[in-house]
Amino acid sequence: MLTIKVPATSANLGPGFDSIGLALELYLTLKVEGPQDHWQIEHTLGADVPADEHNLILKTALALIPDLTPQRIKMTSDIPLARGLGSSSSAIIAGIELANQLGNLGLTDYDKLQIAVRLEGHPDNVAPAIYGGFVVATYDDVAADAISAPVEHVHALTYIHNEELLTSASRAVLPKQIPLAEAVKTSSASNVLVAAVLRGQLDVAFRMMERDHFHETYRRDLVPHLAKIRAAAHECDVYGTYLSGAGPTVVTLVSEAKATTAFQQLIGLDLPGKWLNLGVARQGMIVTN
Ligand SMILES: Nc1ncnc2c1ncn2[C@@H]1O[C@H](COP(=O)(O)OP(=O)(O)OP(=O)(O)O)[C@@H](O)[C@H]1O
Ligand SMILES: N[C@@H](CCO)C(=O)O
Repeated sequence: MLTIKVPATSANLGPGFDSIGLALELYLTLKVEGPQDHWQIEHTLGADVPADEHNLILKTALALIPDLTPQRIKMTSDIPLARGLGSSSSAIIAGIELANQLGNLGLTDYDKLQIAVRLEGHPDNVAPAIYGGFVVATYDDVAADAISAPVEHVHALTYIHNEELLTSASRAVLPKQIPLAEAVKTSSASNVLVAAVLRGQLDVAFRMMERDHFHETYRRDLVPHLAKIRAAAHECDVYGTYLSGAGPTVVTLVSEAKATTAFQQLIGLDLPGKWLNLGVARQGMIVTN
């Protein structure tokens, strides 16, 4: 049975806005049970997510190959919707792979990235969902490019807020322009973040995560818990805290060795959401037949 497994993704890492993303060990899984006379996708994501060809996964696949034979599919997903953990990206990637497998398209990861980024608009969720690990990507509205690097022995202490925050609403509060000085501070911090990850200097890398001026400042009223978690995390022995994608999820990165202690300290915060202690997914999408 064709099985497609796609990791959750946490985008931005602060100054890496719309460019950097991390694949996490939280998954959407599709099991293709076989052909039938109509499309059907069984899931437990609620009535707002269609169970027929209007489902984003199937819409994505049918946009690539309109005459695919309808299938009975079972989807399970631990990736919460509208929480900044790449749920829609995981669905898009799963849909591209469904068409790739059923239609024998022979798509490369680069091909899948080009298709996905046009649907998502920015590469920092779809790229790590494809490649896994720590991914740095760019998209100039023509082509996308991405480089993946392993990030070992790092955990993501993930606070999933109890209320949704749509990416569209979170992007609506961002300015069209920012002062050059702010842009240089942020882009240079992102440069050091990437270079430090590649050199294994994770303390330097993730200190840069808290130097964003592209988006977190403007979003702070939408995610008041970000400042609270960041302040508490500064009292723990962690790398740093950032707004996961467009939020409302907040991620604190910590070394594997210190993850349990830091997690126990952070879950004591008086917040209404839930906490997960997640590993970084070394691999992106996994397909088994
Ligand atoms: N696992 C899924 N299966 C099918 N459709 C999905 C899934 N996740 C998201 N979608 C579709 O995508 C739409 C947008 O989802 P969501 O709000 O999660 O995306 P987002 O805000 O862009 O990103 P994020 O999930 O990272 O916050 C949903 O309304 C739903 O129709
Ligand atoms: N970089 C995007 C991520 C969306 O998941 C944003 O912050 O709006």
